[in-house]
Amino acid sequence: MTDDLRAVAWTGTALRLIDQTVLPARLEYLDVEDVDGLVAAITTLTVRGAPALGAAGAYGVAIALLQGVREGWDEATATAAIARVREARPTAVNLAGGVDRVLPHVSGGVEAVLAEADRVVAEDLAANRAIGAYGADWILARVERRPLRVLTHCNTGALATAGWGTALGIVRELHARGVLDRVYVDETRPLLQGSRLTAWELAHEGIEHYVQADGAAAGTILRGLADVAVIGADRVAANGDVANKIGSVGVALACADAGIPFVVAAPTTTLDPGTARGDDIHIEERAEEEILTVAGLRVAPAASRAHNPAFDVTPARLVSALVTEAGVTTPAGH
Ligand SMILES: CSC[C@H]1O[C@H](OP(=O)(O)O)[C@H](O)[C@@H]1O
Repeated sequence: MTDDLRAVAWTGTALRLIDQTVLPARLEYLDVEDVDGLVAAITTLTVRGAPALGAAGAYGVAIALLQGVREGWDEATATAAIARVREARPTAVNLAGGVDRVLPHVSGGVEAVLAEADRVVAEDLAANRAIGAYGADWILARVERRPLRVLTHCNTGALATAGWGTALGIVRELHARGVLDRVYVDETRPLLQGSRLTAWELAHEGIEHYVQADGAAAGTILRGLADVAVIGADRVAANGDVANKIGSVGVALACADAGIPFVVAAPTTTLDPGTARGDDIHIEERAEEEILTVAGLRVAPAASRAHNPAFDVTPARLVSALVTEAGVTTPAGH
């Protein structure tokens, strides 16, 4: 069922998004035809995940061109609208990358932009399959235990990409090879991409999984209940530092202490040679209410404030393997 899941798809006139804010309760789609709607969908995580944001950014240029024709925009207005899409979320390099990838095709008209955006999607889908194979090969060559118990954080599956998934693509590949025992799924507060989205994908495929509190991850690892941790990325700096969902660096530290591999899976479109180090990565700070409320109900005292970074940075020295469609590198020297 999730094998042909498409978080982002062009309908011919609109960008059709799976509304990830209402999963797992409902599978609903949102058709976006204007820039305001796309920016809102990105900032509310209706569409989310670095590669899926890359696709949304690429198609977002087409949306801006079509809206500009409908509304008689001049070039400056269209340029400003495209910039709003590009800057809707700062950390995942793929969003800006998707916009920048198709901009050179604007002179060819909206059909040329759409054709390039389609290539962005096709390339990401192929990349995810390659990541799954390379990642599974690397893990199976280094972790003896069978079947494997994998820990993952946030959602890196078909919902976060053009399909199949990055870290969850490796999980799918291990499952397909018959060597996966279970997956420990960090719920990933505050927006619960793990318990809502990763669990939904795994449940649909009958992959045994256990949702856990983010705070349980270190104990699960240090108690020897997991053999490997596999996570995604939103931006990989030139020195190998990895920006990913908040909580990732804690998983990496526990893996280092426990001596199990910490594997990062990402397409090369998430590598950012223009950013030297992790400290240079803009970490998105989100609304305090996401922390201070649960299901819309305030849980903290009225006087309390919240600190809500959406990402953290794992230093390269803690990354056992970085798996892309080009192969595997071992920043930590494993
Ligand atoms: C396959 S990239 C997924 C990556 O994106 C997520 O962030 P968000 O849900 O805020 O878009 C998270 O960092 C995942 O690892």
